Amino acid sequence: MSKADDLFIAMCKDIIENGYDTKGEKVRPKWEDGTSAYTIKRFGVVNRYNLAEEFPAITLRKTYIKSAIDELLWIWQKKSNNVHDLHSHIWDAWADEDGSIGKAYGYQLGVKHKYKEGMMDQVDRVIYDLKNNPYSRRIMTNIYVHQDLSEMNLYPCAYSVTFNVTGNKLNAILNQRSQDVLAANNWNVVQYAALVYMMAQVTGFEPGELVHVIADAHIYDRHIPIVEELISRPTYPAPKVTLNPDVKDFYDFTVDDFTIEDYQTGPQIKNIPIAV
Ligand SMILES: Nc1nc(=O)c2c([nH]1)NC[C@@H]1CN(c3ccc(C(=O)N[C@@H](CCC(=O)O)C(=O)O)cc3)CN21
Ligand SMILES: O=c1ccn([C@H]2C[C@H](O)[C@@H](COP(=O)(O)O)O2)c(=O)[nH]1
Repeated sequence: MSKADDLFIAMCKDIIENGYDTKGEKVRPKWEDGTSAYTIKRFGVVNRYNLAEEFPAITLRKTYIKSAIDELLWIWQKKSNNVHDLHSHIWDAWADEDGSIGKAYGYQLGVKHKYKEGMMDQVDRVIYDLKNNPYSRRIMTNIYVHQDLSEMNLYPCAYSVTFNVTGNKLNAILNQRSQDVLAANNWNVVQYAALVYMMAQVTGFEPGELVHVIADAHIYDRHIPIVEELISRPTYPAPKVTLNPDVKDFYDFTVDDFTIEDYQTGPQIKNIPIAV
């Protein structure tokens, strides 16, 4: 069975059994019908995925790995903040009439900053350091930019990645301030696992560990019965996910360079309600 399933099931059980119920509190998100979207939450969840061992996709239900990678490339490679550059519709509810989500995610990764070596954006800085200073402890991105928050339609949730090399392995910590566990936990895990795979390949390392640090890990009230059923299902071995070895430049990757094999899963849960 997939280790990612074990971690997902343990996290959900911990939230449901030991979490805090926000019912009645002043909460921001709403359901489509206008009612408040309450959660059961757990503060400070840390999950470690060994990418050398398996690609961390859950098998309880299918994670749309290619759509998740498409969104990751939208942010990290296209550095776009416009939903028209995305192939899924998951961000439509937060876009304005022109399709922009404001100065969030891809916008921030595209901003150039002044370094001793010249002007670079945060993604190019990571690639530069992994190639030139791989043992540096200063290789990180951060898109939680306070001066621009007023121009973001949703504040970044997965906001910082720290890359760290151990021997020939590239590791990463994903810092996330808020996580909708049913809709996006495995979605985000698969995205940043794919990012480590890509960064490792173009900078000459092997994928190591992904550590996912979540401040507020929550299950929305309308998701609780769905999660209870989901985590009672059988699990299967993790899928095999491989990258086209010919790609040597981060900016040349497309979703077609990822091959997913043997991804056996439980049935899909259709129309998961998303709190906006
Ligand atoms: N409440 C909430 N949860 C989120 O996960 C979330 C937000 N808001 N706001 C911004 C983005 C958008 N994200 C989303 C939104 C929808 C899905 C979703 O509907 N996922 C479906 C499959 C989508 C597809 O067809 O590709 C799923 O079954 O998981 C996933 C992530 C993640 N983020
Ligand atoms: O990549 C993402 C983006 C968003 N989310 C979730 C986490 C929360 O449920 C909402 C954002 O609401 P806030 O009130 O701004 O925390 O979106 C996610 O899990 N992953």
